Amino acid sequence: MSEPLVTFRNVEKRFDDFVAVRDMSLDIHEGEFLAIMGSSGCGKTTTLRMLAGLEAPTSGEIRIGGRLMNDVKPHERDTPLVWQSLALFPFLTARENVEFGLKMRGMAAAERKRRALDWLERMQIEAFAERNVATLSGGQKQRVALARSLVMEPRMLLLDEPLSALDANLVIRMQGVLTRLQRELGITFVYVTHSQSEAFAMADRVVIMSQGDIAQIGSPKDIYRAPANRFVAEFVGRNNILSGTVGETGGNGLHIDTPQGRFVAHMPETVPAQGAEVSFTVSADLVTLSLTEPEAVNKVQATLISEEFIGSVVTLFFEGADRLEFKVQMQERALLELDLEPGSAVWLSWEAENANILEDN
Ligand SMILES: Nc1ncnc2c1ncn2[C@@H]1O[C@H](COP(=O)(O)OP(=O)(O)OP(=O)(O)O)[C@@H](O)[C@H]1O
Repeated sequence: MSEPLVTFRNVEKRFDDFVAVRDMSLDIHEGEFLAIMGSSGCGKTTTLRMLAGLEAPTSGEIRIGGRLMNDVKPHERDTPLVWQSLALFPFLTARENVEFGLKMRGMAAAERKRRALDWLERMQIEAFAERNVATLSGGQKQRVALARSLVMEPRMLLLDEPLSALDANLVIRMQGVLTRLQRELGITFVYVTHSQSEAFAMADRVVIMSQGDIAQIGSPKDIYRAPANRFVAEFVGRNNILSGTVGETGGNGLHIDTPQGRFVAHMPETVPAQGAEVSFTVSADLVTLSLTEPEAVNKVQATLISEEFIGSVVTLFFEGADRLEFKVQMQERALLELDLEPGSAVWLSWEAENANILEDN
C-alpha cells in the first residue's frame, strides 16, 4: 500500500494534568473517508484540532505527506476545518462567503462566482446565495460552510459534526451528497461525529475513541460484527454480551459455560485456555426467535419485556436466566406473524459462527 497521507505516532495531548488523547498511533490514507466516533469528551475534537494545527501535540509526531506538522500553523496547511460552530463572515452573503477563499487566491470575479454558485447548488442552498448569512438558519449556515471549504478542493477536509444542525431527513440527503462528492473528488475526509448511523453509513473506516484512547479501528462492518472489546460492544449497535469460562476446547468450537447455559463459539485466532474468563457478543439481528424449542447448538429461553420500533425494524428486549437482557432485531412484518406480547416466553438461538469472542473483557 502507498505511504499514508497522515500518520499519528504515539501522539499525546495533555491539558495540564489531564490527558485528552493518549498514545495515539493512526494512519489515514489518501482518498479515505475516516470517521472518528465516541461519546462526549473522549478526545475526538482534540484529535481533529491537532490535525488542523489548532493544538500542538504534547508529545509524539503528526505527519502529513511525510512532513512533520507538530508546529506548523493552521494557515500554512491545506487542511480546512468545518466546525459545529462555524466561522462564516456575518456581513457577507452566502455566495460571498463561499467565494472568499478563491478571491484570496486571486481568481477572477466571474469564475469564482460561477464556482461558488455551483457549490451552493450542490449543497441545495442556491436559493439563498444572495442572502446575508446572518439571516440563515443553522442548517443553511452549515451547508454554506461546507460549500466554502469544498470550493477550495482541498486535499483533505476535516469535519466536526458538520450535519448536527440539520433535521433527520436532510441529514440523510446530505450524507448521500457528501459521500458522493468525497468519492468523486478523491478528497480525504476526517469526520468527527457522535452519531453511529452517520459514521457507519459514510465512512470507509471508523475510529472508536474512549477516554483519549482508540478502542478500535476498522471498517463499519468489522466493528459492527466483531467488536474488539466490551466498550465497543456496548457503544456500537445492538449487541448481546455474554460472559463465562472456557470449557473444553476443540471439536466444533470453543465451549463457554455461562450462568445462561453452555454455548459454542467459533474458534478465535488466539484460543483462550480452559478455565479462562471470556465474553462474547452476538448481534441482535443474528439471533433467531422461535416459539418452540429449536434444533440449535446455542439456545436460551427468555421472556419478552418490551419493544422499540425504528422505521420498519423492531428491537425486542427479553429477559433470560440470571436476569440477563437479550436483544433481538427483526423486521416488523416478521414480528406481526409471531403475535407476541410482554410476558410471552420464547426461544432465542444463534449460530456458533455468529458468536464473536471479545479480545479483552
Ligand atoms: N483547551 C482545553 N483545556 C482543558 N481541557 C480541554 C481543552 N480542550 C479540551 N479539553 C478536554 O479534553 C477532553 C476531550 O475534549 P474534546 O473536545 O476532544 O472531546 P470530544 O470527544 O470532541 O467531545 P464532544 O463530543 O463533547 O465535542 C474533554 O474532557 C475536554 O474537557
